[in-house]
Amino acid sequence: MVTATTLFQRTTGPLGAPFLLLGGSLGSNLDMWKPQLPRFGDRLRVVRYDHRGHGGSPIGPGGYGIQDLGRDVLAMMDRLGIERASYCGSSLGGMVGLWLAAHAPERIERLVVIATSAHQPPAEGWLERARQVRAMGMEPVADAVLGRWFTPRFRAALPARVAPYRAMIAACPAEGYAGGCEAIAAMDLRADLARITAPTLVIAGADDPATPPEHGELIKRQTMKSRLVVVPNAAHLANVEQPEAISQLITDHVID
Ligand SMILES: O=C(O)CC1=CCC(=O)O1
Repeated sequence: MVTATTLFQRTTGPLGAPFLLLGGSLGSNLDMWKPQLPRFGDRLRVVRYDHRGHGGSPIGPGGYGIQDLGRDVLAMMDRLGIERASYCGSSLGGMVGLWLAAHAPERIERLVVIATSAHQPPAEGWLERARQVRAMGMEPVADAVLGRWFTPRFRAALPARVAPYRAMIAACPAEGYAGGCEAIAAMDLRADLARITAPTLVIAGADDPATPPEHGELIKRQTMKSRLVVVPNAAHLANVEQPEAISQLITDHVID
């Protein structure tokens, strides 16, 4: 088994409020959740973390899968003394959330998955992307990734809002990005979905070219207590493009 990595995290919000863990997209860091923080106000104790090899988290040994990213989160919860929490993950973070809810149901109160998938073939596409960033770094792929994160309309209308996200992608350690690609290539969580008992909110961006709404529909169909919301005018990073709508959906789902 791959040894758990000590994840970099930031915890904000009042002591005693319900815990919400936030896991981000491939190539992001915990700042991708900044648009949510003022909107969560003092109602949630928010733990934003970086996946291994992303942002401030060390990469550790290679050859890890979604299950290892999930075990990193369980180790972080143990370290922070969190017995049980709600989890919200976008994209790669959503895959980790599905694994956690299926394999550690006693730790996950409620689940929100945004712009994610239980299975994302073809594996060769991800492995090729991993080879590309290992060979050339992140800069050459940054514009293509940005083109999946945001709609053309949003990029054209609000370049100053988009620029920090391009810088975020370019700053992602190439080895961490490649490790994430390999974890997605090997992932097939479809058989796990029926094990998920946590109330689950599935959110898809209507214009997401990376994980289109059909991926969310499959998750919704195969999980017991789930609901799907397709958010209009949003691509892959729907929480950034539609911060009001997404923050409201998350708080309504995780707070009674
Ligand atoms: O393809 C992308 O860049 C978007 C993406 C798919 C899964 C993920 O985590 O990011």
